[in-house]
Amino acid sequence: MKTFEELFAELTTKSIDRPAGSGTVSELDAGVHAIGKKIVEEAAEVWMAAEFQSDDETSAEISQLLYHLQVLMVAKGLTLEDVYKHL
Ligand SMILES: N=c1c2ncn([C@@H]3O[C@H](COP(=O)(O)OP(=O)(O)OP(=O)(O)O)[C@@H](O)[C@H]3O)c2ncn1[C@@H]1O[C@H](COP(=O)(O)O)[C@@H](O)[C@H]1O
Repeated sequence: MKTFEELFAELTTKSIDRPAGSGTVSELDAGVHAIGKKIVEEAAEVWMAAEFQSDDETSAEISQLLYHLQVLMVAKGLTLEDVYKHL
């Protein structure tokens, strides 16, 4: 298990080190347009899971949405502070 902050640190490191086989590196290389499409797709899956699936399945979909949001943040060079200041 990892926290939101720990995942963001991991993805930031991957964007710099670019390890082979990293899905994050592939997604970053695909660009903001492709990442945005993943976010929309995952958001829809969160919505559907919340209405029709279990709490655990909904939680899993939410985790995937958070992951893709973080990839977009890394792609845009945004920090956690950039987002947190708006919360
Ligand atoms: N938390 C996640 C995570 N959540 C979602 N995903 C990606 O999102 C996909 C899920 O999307 P879908 O539900 O649409 O499933 P899918 O359609 O089969 O996936 P695709 O065909 O779109 O790849 C997964 O296949 C992963 O590619 C994630 N990929 C990575 N992480 C974590 O990110 C870190 C870095 O991962 P790597 O860069 O792969 O090393 C690790 O800690 C991972 O656990």
